[in-house]
Amino acid sequence: MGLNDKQVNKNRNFFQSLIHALDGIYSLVSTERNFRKHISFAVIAVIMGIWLHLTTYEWLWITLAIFVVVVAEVLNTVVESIVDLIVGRKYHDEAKKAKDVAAGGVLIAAFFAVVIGCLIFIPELLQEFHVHL
Ligand SMILES: Nc1ncnc2c1ncn2[C@@H]1O[C@H](COP(=O)(O)OP(=O)(O)OP(=O)(O)O)[C@@H](O)[C@H]1O
Repeated sequence: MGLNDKQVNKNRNFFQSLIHALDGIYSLVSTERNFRKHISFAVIAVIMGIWLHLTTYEWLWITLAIFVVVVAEVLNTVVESIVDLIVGRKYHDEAKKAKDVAAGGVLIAAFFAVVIGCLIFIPELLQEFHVHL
């Protein structure tokens, strides 16, 4: 098992499924620069959340924002791989559409995360630094 195995038949058990799912996450982290950037922002948000003692309700929104971006990145990577598998290095209008729409999905998810981050962190930071508007 592992990234270099040549298995094409169904996974035999849960352990094998888990190993391949972890291979997928490893591949995502090691090959997708934008995914690593988003994870860095997520780590910064979590550190700030701990520092600012967010409430459970605020953590729910931050967690949702992080997972929405992660899921969008996963789908974007899947679309890119499938398109490359089908059309290879050849230009195709539908390939462009599929990749651009998938990238647009990531942008929308990232925008959602920025809105959530601003709504939660700006009031908390103002309070932390005793700024009254
Ligand atoms: N086969 C193709 N036919 C037409 N356009 C393509 C094709 N492959 C890529 N493109 C165009 O090039 C862009 C970049 O494609 P690429 O596969 O390099 O994505 P990427 O740089 O990994 O994207 P991301 O920044 O979302 O990770 C796509 O958004 C699309 O507009």
